[in-house]
Amino acid sequence: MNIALIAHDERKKEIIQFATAYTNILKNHQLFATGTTGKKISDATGLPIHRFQSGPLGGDQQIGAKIAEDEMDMVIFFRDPLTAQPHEPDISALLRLCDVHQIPLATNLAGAEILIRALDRGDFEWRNVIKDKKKDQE
Ligand SMILES: O=C(CO)COP(=O)(O)O
Repeated sequence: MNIALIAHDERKKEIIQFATAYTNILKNHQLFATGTTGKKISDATGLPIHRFQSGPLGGDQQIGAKIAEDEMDMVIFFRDPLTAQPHEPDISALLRLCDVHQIPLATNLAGAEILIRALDRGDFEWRNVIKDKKKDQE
């Protein structure tokens, strides 16, 4: 599965702890991230991560584009709900696209743990069914 990992600055420590704790699951998937988040996670865990631009420079929009193309299967986005972000419209757009395209989304650690365990159990295999169906229609 293609998984996007994103965290605002106040939540970066938390996403590194999350990625470290679940490295054994994450290593079986293709990982994507906004610039700084991706660098910090790969430095801490050694996981290979495709890095987009930093969030304020367009990284959220790049991940949004992947969702619009149905190329992202899960989004884990540790948002900072207490600090205004200069790129708030990009963040809202990304969350909106998850809803438009029915992409599993967690915006905090508690939700992320549920999603990652469900992923490991195979609960998201329906994503492959949808993708296969789309391929057949092309
Ligand atoms: O701002 C972000 C998400 O909105 C995250 O960007 P960075 O990972 O580059 O800090």
